[in-house]
Amino acid sequence: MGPAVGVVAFQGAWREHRNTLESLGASVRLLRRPEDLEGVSGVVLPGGESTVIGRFLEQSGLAPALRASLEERTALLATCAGAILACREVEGSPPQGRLGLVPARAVRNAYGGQRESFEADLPWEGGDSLRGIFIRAPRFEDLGEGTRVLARHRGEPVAFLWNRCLLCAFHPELGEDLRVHRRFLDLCPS
Ligand SMILES: NC(=O)CC[C@H](N)C(=O)O
Repeated sequence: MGPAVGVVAFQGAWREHRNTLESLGASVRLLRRPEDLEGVSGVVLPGGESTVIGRFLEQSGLAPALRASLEERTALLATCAGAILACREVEGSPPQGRLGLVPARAVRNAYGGQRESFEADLPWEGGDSLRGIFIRAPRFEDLGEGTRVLARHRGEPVAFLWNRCLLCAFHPELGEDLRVHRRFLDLCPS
């Protein structure tokens, strides 16, 4: 049996994350209230619309609970809108409804709107490429101390690690490659 992981399930691509994690043997719990966090060793904050997910995080009380559990021990996989919510700073956005933990700045929609969505081959951790799917993706800037870049697109970081947090500008849950989710499961404390 793999680790128990929670997927924040308010809006966005949470079903795809759940399916991918279950295919890797994780036992998945959907997170909508603070008490749902009990016993999970990793959390996925999916892509979608960061302002909407952020509002739900605040209203449900999950934001402070999640922040506390991430500071303590839980691993995080945050993709696209989820990664925006995880960053300490977001260009042009007020701080409400964000976890604001990871030392980096996210610039929303930095690669263009929905119609500028694209796919790119990204060498993953210096090895074989994986296919990244970018949909209104953020750009990460000013990565702080303790961060480690896992993938770049045209020289810019599009996936990076900080402590047990893995942030990704693209959507690994929409592709076939399981390496990002595997990497996240490896970060989950047993
Ligand atoms: N695919 C996505 O998650 C897009 C994120 C969206 N641009 C936002 O700012 O919330």
